[in-house]
Amino acid sequence: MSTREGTGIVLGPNRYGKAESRVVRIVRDTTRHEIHDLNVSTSLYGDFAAAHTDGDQSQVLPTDTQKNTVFAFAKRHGVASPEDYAIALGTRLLEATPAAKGAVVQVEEYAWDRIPVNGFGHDHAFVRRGGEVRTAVVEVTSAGPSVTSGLKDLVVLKSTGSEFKGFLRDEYTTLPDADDRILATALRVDWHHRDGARPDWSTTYESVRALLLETFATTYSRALQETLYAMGRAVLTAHEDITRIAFSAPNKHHFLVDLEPFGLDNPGEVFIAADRPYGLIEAEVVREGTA
Ligand SMILES: O=c1[nH]c(=O)c2[nH]c(=O)[nH]c2[nH]1
Repeated sequence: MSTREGTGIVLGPNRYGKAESRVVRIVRDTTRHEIHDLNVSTSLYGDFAAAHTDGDQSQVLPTDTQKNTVFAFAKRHGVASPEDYAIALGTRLLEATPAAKGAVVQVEEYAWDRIPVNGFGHDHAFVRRGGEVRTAVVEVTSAGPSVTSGLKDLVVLKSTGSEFKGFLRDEYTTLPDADDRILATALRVDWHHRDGARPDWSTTYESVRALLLETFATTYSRALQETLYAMGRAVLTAHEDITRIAFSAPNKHHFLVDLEPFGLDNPGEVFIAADRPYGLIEAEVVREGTA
């Protein structure tokens, strides 16, 4: 332990690293993509006293470098299992940092299922396992109940089949055209039933959910706006008793990581999943002439 002479105050246990790098690795060797969605935190411990007591960074591998290694190893090593990936990453960080006695790598993996279309899992459209919430809001007056059903936190992603280009540009626009991007959102959807309708609510819920997912999976997307409109049309077409449907959809941006400085190419394989800010796309699809 280092001590400041005469004060009796010393540096205690310490470690440092980069927390919560959100790595999305798409395996796209064939048209049937795989997705690995990780939250990775790294931490080094050892003799880093000088950084605290003397402001000496000579033994400090920057947390920024740790983050770069997280993404580079998602490409170089792959992330077939969190354990193998974490062992490879931890070993590398330890080797790269002479003062480190150990490297701790924590990995959380979020599970995705393929969206079912005609009984088969889609090649490149996925839904996050668990987490979604079914909702209902009912207003009762003397005229009877008015029912709005819905869901929130239905997280979906397609790893291809999405573009965004041809948009308005001004002097503050830096976004490049995207011909092939990840499209991901956490859907909040509310659909309103015609007054007096008494469908089997749960059957309708399952049907609407399936239509939303199928349409998301099978519709080529030129913008999240177009995808929402397509999903709304599919639901209103199939369900006469639904008069309108409202969407609130955060555009969960996935940015391609530049791995060139590390001698690695990245043809749509390694992404950083940003949590904020996010685009928020909201739209209703309504049946003409109904409340
Ligand atoms: O689907 C999209 N819609 C937008 O309005 C938009 N704006 C943006 O920057 N990216 C996107 N993506």
